[in-house]
Amino acid sequence: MIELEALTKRFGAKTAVDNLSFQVKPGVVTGFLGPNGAGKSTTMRMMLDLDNPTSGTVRIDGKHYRDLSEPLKHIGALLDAKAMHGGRSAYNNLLCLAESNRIPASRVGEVLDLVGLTAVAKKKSKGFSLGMGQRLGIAAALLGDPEILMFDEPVNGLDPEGILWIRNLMKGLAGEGRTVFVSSHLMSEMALTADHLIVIGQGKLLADMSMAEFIQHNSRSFVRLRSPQQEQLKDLLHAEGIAATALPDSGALEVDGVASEQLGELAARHGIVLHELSPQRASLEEAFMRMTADSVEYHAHAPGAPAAGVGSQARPADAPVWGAGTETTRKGGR
Ligand SMILES: Nc1ncnc2c1ncn2[C@@H]1O[C@H](COP(=O)(O)OP(=O)(O)OP(=O)(O)O)[C@@H](O)[C@H]1O
Repeated sequence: MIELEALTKRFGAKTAVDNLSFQVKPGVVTGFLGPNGAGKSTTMRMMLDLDNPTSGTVRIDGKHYRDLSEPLKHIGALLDAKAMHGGRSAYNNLLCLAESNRIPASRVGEVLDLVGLTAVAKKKSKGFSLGMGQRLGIAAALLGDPEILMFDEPVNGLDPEGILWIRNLMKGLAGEGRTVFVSSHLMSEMALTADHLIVIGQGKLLADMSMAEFIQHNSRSFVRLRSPQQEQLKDLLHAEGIAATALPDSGALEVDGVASEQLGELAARHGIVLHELSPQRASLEEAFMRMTADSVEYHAHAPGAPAAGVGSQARPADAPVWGAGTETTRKGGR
């Protein structure tokens, strides 16, 4: 278990992490989300005692990181995959780490096998691709067989097979009862991996809830209806006092706040044929953008679109796009 209590970090006038309190519990994958510059990396660095908090505390299994006698056996982390010594082989990088943490050398072969790097164990890690580097960083995190694992953007540079592998690895580790804390910009990936979410914006806690609750609380749900008798359907809904929005392009109607079963039965009672009756729920990405619209620090703009100021209500069309290939405009910066 990781526990944060009123954790705050200031860099000069900039408050990167602002009074954060939450717990990361065992047995589930907890996703850590926030727009660029929200304070995720700073928070993770403080969890590992790599940065000193300005105030507040972090406890790992009830203790401060620096009071853990053999930290790698409690918490393993992938923060920066390039942190390895490039002139050393994958095997030797892990062996040095094992020796300095009183971990048996036999564990090195085990973790190399686990991450699929056995065939390149003797190769210098500076020749590794981004994906191989990520795997080596994950091997280092797993070395001490810790109960808590923390991954900062673990799927960076991984191919689809690698992404599936890390997703299953994280779920498997949580399934064994470990605490798994993972940050990612890839919302679709997070939606498939995380059970619980911690969302921050401008250093502050925005949400601490299950994935299902997060999507339910932050997204619009509605029912889409299509019928060859659209005018009759519209009249019927109107007569029943049900508000419907007509979509000009598709000829579909959207209805908020009425269950699809009720709509289907109503249409059937009046002999109206339906070609579509589908409950719709926004994706994690839409829910996330809706929630963090006010706390996005770095905005992307469509060519020719007017720049939206910080704190403006971003709609999907002008909201920042998440994931690879996004051009962002940094406001401020480190
Ligand atoms: N060493 C530092 N000195 C000054 N400012 C810093 C430092 N490290 C981080 N910051 C600032 O603190 C804020 C939080 O940064 P941080 O890297 O923790 O965010 P993040 O959520 O991890 O962002 P990203 O998703 O872009 O990696 C940013 O405004 C950043 O510019």
